[in-house]
Amino acid sequence: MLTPASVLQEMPRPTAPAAEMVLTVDNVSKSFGDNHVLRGFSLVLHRGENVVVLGKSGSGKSVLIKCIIGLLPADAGRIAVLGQDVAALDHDALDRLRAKVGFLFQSNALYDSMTVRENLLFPLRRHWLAHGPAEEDALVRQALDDVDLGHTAEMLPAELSGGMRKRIALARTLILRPDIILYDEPTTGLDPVTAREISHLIRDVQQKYHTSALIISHDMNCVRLVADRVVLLVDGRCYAEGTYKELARNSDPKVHEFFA
Ligand SMILES: Nc1ncnc2c1ncn2[C@@H]1O[C@H](COP(=O)(O)OP(=O)(O)OP(=O)(O)O)[C@@H](O)[C@H]1O
Repeated sequence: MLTPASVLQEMPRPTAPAAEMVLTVDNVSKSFGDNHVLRGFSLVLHRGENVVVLGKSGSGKSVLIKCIIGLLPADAGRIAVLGQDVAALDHDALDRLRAKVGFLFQSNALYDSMTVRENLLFPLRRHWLAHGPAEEDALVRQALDDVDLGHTAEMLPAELSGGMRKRIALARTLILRPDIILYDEPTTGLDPVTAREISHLIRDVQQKYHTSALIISHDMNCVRLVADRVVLLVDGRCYAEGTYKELARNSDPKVHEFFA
């Protein structure tokens, strides 16, 4: 029997399930002597979401990322990655967690003496994630196809352009099928056209693999293209957050100066 429309209107509507939180930074502080870099900073990243952390040079963005991946201990507060409290993990547990968190370094951190293929095999073998040469081949091929560089497997990093090296570094991150990718200034040093291509690639990866990403960037074009949400790090705290459009309309001088 059909439910009358008048009854339907009175029934509570099912609410959309809240997206899973894959990263929470809760009230984190970090100082170096008298230099109080993070002062109760908080942030949440949901599954499938791209969040950009925007902050001036020296505001603590890299320190934040290092605290997230356990390279630096936070002085106070709590960081949970994929439900695990980073401060409570021993070396092995932290290593296993890092296999699920891809990190794209500003420098790309490729091994110059290794071919592209060897660079991609390195994290696979380190984390014992491939079983035999056939599976390794398939994973390398897929990762290179994901970044449109299928023909570069036997080349050396020095033979590639800056944009291609960035793509290979991303392929090396993707090969581990991370749940979260941390991007450190992904477009720095690239020309505007290549920078835009990398920004689109970050979006493509998000859509294809439903990965979550925390992205540090000064490049406002990149921020506009990749961010579902932007978090502004000022004076060690989350000063403002919202979509790019929301923040771009914000007249607060400390927000506005990023968009001027
Ligand atoms: N290991 C460390 N020991 C002492 N001070 C540090 C250390 N790492 C970072 N700092 C200090 O923390 C502050 C924030 O540095 P951080 O590298 O996080 O800035 P940033 O926002 O990433 O800057 P940029 O955009 O220029 O890369 C700086 O004053 C820096 O000198």
